[in-house]
Order: sequence, then structure tokens, then C-alpha cells
Amino acid sequence: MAPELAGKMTAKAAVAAAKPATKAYVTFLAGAGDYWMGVVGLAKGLRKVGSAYPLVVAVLPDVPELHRKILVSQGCIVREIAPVYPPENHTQFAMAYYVINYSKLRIWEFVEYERMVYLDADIQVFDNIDELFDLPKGHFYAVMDCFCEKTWSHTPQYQIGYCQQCPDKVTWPAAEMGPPPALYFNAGMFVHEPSMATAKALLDTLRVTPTTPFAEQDFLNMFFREQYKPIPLVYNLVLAMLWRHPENVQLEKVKVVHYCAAGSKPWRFTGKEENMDREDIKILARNWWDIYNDESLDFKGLPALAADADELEAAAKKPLRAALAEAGTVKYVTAPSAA
Ligand SMILES: O=c1ccn([C@@H]2O[C@H](COP(=O)(O)OP(=O)(O)O)[C@@H](O)[C@H]2O)c(=O)[nH]1
Ligand SMILES: OC[C@H]1O[C@H](O[C@@H]2[C@@H](O)[C@H](O)[C@@H](O)[C@H](O)[C@@H]2O)[C@H](O)[C@@H](O)[C@H]1O
Ligand SMILES: [Mn+2]
Repeated sequence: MAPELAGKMTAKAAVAAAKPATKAYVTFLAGAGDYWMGVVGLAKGLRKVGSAYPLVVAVLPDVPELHRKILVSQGCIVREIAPVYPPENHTQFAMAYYVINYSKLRIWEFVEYERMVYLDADIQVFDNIDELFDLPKGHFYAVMDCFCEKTWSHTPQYQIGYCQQCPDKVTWPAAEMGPPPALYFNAGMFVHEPSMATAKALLDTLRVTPTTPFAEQDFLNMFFREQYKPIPLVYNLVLAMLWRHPENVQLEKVKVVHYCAAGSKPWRFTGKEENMDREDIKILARNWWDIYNDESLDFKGLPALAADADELEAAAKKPLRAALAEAGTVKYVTAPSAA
């Protein structure tokens, strides 16, 4: 801070002004299911690549105490958020559980951070991506999605075989259908600037916006349409790209893998669903497990938690059902669980 200013500010204000701007990764956890394992994997992956920033976990009230303790024992900053529900609707969401994903919007209220990188819990970071925190401000950075999966069958672009990943393959018939869809991002990973004003604008706008099949992802694409700036696919490999647009993928350069294809969640991987028998998919699932099981990547705990070490150790290893039974399952309002 300019020295000439220091004399004019109170000591407290000067300290506040000099406080280093804080940055953090943030993910979202809902329900009493097994997504907590995704968060543990993500926390260990970020540690493995030597990220300089912590991982904040926005948890809904229905996330059990035991899961929260496991996340804290892995060095996560756990913050409870109030759910965000969309307006009354009869939307057929692409996946029924997407309705809880509107709660992601609460992360704009995390104003103790001046910049955050949001990552879904089904994402793994295999190379350091801290550079994202230094991108020029004023834009919404995320990776372009793909329209070719069946989950898009409700859209005109799917029906004519158009995808933004290969706009020249099937050209958009502008004469008959008007302008092509605006560039559209996958909301499993994005760089954002928390602000109460933006949080309020998001929630106020949500209240008067009809819901759509991709829930908060569609909503965020509409809300940030003018500020959206695509960043390279290496920052969020949506798995379907491997079989829909292999020409766009250089797997050895990919830094972030997003296990969003049906049946690809590593912690419940069976290899039975379509495309899950591919060699590259099996390797990516194994790469996720290698990090999850790597005890050298465990957070070198908080002494206060040492008392719970046995419980946490047992819970993290024991099949969850048994651990919860032992811990005395408290009735939680369960969000619709994921597929
Ligand atoms: O039961 C659930 C379902 C979803 N999520 C969170 O919501 C995100 C979005 O859901 P998902 O990744 O399953 O959607 P996809 O990217 O596969 O469409 C997840 O990554 C989690 O962070 C969760 O915590 N519990
Ligand atoms: O609630 C909507 C969700 O929409 C997105 O997932 C979709 C999207 O990527 C489609 O393009 C794929 O076809 C599909 O497989 C995938 O699940 C986000 O990953 C997720 O975080 C969340 O916003
Ligand atoms: Mn996801």
C-alpha cells in the first residue's frame, strides 16, 4: 500500500488494506450419499499438485457430521450453506437430483475470498492449476461443454447434430433457426469472484427465471452470457469428449478430469455402463483411486482432531453403512440422491 496513504488511515484500516487477498478452491457437497469420497479425492489431488490454496466445501444441512469430520481431517474448510431452491416448476431435469445443484449459487456469498475456483466433487486435478487465480478479472472463465450426449436430446442442437465443439461439422442453419446457441460452458468448473451484490442478483434473477433441464448450469450460462470467456479444455475434461470429439483432446495435456459421464464416478465405478469399458476411462478411474488411496497425501491432521483419529480412520475405511450405523445415524432431510 502506498506509504503516503498509511498516515491517513487508522491502524486497523491499514492492516485490513494490507491483508493479503485470499483465494481458495471451493466445491459443493449435498446429501448423505458417497460424494464425500469425491471431495476427499479432490482435497488429496490438490495437495498432490502442490496447490497454494485451501479447499472450501459448501455443505448443505443434510451432510452428516461424520462426513464433515472426515473432510476437516483432510484439511478442508467446511462451510454450511442454506439450500437454494428454484421457483415452483414442472421441469424434467436432465437428472432428477440436479434440482439440488442450484445451491451451488451460495458460493458467491463467500466474500472472505476475493477469487475462487469452483470444482465439482466428481473432478480430479492432476496438474497444478493455481494460475487460474491470476486470470484478468471481470470475466467468467469456464470450459465449453458438449451437446452430443443423450442428456441433450431435448435441444434443437442435438436434434440437428450440431455441437459447439465442431461447429463446421454440421453447420447451424441460421436462415431457418436464427443465430446459433451462445457459447455454453460446463458448470462443473469455473473461476468466479464472490460478491454479495452478485449473489443477490443471482438469487433475485433465479426467482423469476423458468427452470430448465440442466438446472443451475443453464441458469449460470444465461446469467454470465456476456462475461463468459472460454478457457482450454485441459482445465475441465468432460469425459464424453473422449468419444464425441477425440480430435479435440490431447489426454497427456489434460490437467483436470471431470468424471461426469454416466457410470464414471470413480468411487462407485463398475465399468458396466456405456463407454465405461474403454481403456482410457479405466485408466482415469484408476488414477483417481491411486490418489484417493495414497496415505502420503493425507492431511497431516489438526492436533484437535487426533482424538477422533480412530473414528475417522475406521469410518474412512469401513463401508459407509456400517460406520454410519455405529455412529448412530441421525435422521437427515435427504436431498434427492444422485443417480
Ligand atoms: O448427491 C449428490 C449429487 C451432487 N452433488 C454435488 O453436485 C455436483 C454436481 O453433480 P454431478 O457432478 O453428479 O453432476 P454431473 O457433473 O455428473 O452432471 C457434484 O459434483 C457434487 O459436488 C453432491 O454433493 N451430492
Ligand atoms: O446440474 C446440471 C449439471 O450439469 C453439468 O453436467 C452435465 C453436463 O456437463 C452435460 O453436458 C453432460 O452431458 C452431462 O453428462 C453432465 O452430467 C455439470 O457438470 C454439473 O456440475 C451440473 O451443473
Ligand atoms: Mn460433475
